[in-house]
Amino acid sequence: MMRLGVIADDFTGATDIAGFLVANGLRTIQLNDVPDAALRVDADAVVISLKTRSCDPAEAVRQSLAALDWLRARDCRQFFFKYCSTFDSTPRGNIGPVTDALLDALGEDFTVICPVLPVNGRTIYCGHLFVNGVPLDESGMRHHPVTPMTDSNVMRLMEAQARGKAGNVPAPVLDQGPEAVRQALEALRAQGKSYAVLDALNDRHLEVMGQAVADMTLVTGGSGLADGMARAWTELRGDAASAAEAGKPRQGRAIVLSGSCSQMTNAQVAAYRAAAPSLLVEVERCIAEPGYADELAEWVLAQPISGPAPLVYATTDPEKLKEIQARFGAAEASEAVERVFGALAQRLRDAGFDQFIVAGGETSGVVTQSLGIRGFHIGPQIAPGVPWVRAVEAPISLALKSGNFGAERFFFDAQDIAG
Ligand SMILES: Nc1ncnc2c1ncn2[C@@H]1O[C@H](COP(=O)(O)OP(=O)(O)OP(=O)(O)O)[C@@H](O)[C@H]1O
Ligand SMILES: O=C(O)[C@@H](O)C(=O)CO
Repeated sequence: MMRLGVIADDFTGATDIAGFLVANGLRTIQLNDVPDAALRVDADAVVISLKTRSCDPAEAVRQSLAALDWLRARDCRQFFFKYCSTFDSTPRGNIGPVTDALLDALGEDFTVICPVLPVNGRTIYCGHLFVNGVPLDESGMRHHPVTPMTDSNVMRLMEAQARGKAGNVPAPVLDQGPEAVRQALEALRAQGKSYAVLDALNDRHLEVMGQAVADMTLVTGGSGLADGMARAWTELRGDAASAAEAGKPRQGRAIVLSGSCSQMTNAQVAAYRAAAPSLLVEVERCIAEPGYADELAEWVLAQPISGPAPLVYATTDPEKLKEIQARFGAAEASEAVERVFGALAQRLRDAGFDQFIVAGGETSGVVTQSLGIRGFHIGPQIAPGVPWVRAVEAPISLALKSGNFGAERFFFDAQDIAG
């Protein structure tokens, strides 16, 4: 029996949660997209990464249910729907519709909603989501290119896109321990609520909620919740270093590809550009010139092999992003940029690059898919929520960074760990 089956709505979200499971000593495999029915896996946890964060809600539901079927066929004890710790979604979804569909498929009527990761500054207080102490709707997320977040009340966000009603389990209840949380969950359910938004301010709260939801068939949230759950499974905990061994990067040739426009990625790109060769991706050329990726690849190949890896970035600040989106359309611009990053990654792989450091969840998804990578071993963490991973079927290592994760020197840190 597998302890946990995770359905993640994007690639970096998937590696984030997988990294925390491995750090707790759980043997974890990450699979990209729903695998073949025949695939056999031997692990304590399997994370299936989808690209369903911003697609059509019906498509997100279809893929999530297919992932659930695959996991159910492996006799999973518990299921986790992983979405972003900044609740990236719109009033159409996809967190609400997918949660409702998973509940229906499992014959359940209640779950928790917990997009938290205190170590990265994502906390919930009175049901309001904060990013480093700033309400979500006042954080950089209000400028997100695809899913701008303009409210911080998680109950309201959930109710706008889901079928049922949401209630809150406040921090003082978490302070009282797992039994008090279990009782609060029961009380919300008795009131006819379908979703309990759990407050979480610190690691102790994660441990408490991890114990409180130990018997819940479906849970949903960020990797802080998974960290708390995994800490409670003392019977499974192995040695974290040996759990990470299979995913350690080998020495090779690295490239940094940055398609995230988050505040943190902007800072990381600025810090890295000061010391490394860098080239800006021009959106107009992504849209208009089919051969543009070849030109970018030529530039990369012309950079010195020694020293910091070259950086190719579309990362831009909120003001310029707005101008670009007004000029070309948000969807068209982002799709064109993603397409170019995908094509560039393929060209570089063919030219011998084997370490891809990628910023941005959607961008990571496109790069991974275009490299034809179907599964990863999870390696050591570069920053909380960002492990190195190694493809199961090819000698390629990747560091897939969520937009807002990592410290300012993240791109250097990744290369330092890779040696
Ligand atoms: N200069 C740009 N103009 C328009 N769109 C851009 C530009 N740069 C990047 N994009 C698009 O913005 C989107 C950024 O999403 P992505 O998920 O990669 O980063 P993120 O949202 O910061 O990361 P995460 O999802 O991990 O929080 C991508 O679709 C990318 O192609
Ligand atoms: O939870 C997070 O913040 C990240 O794992 C993520 O999902 C970003 O894509």
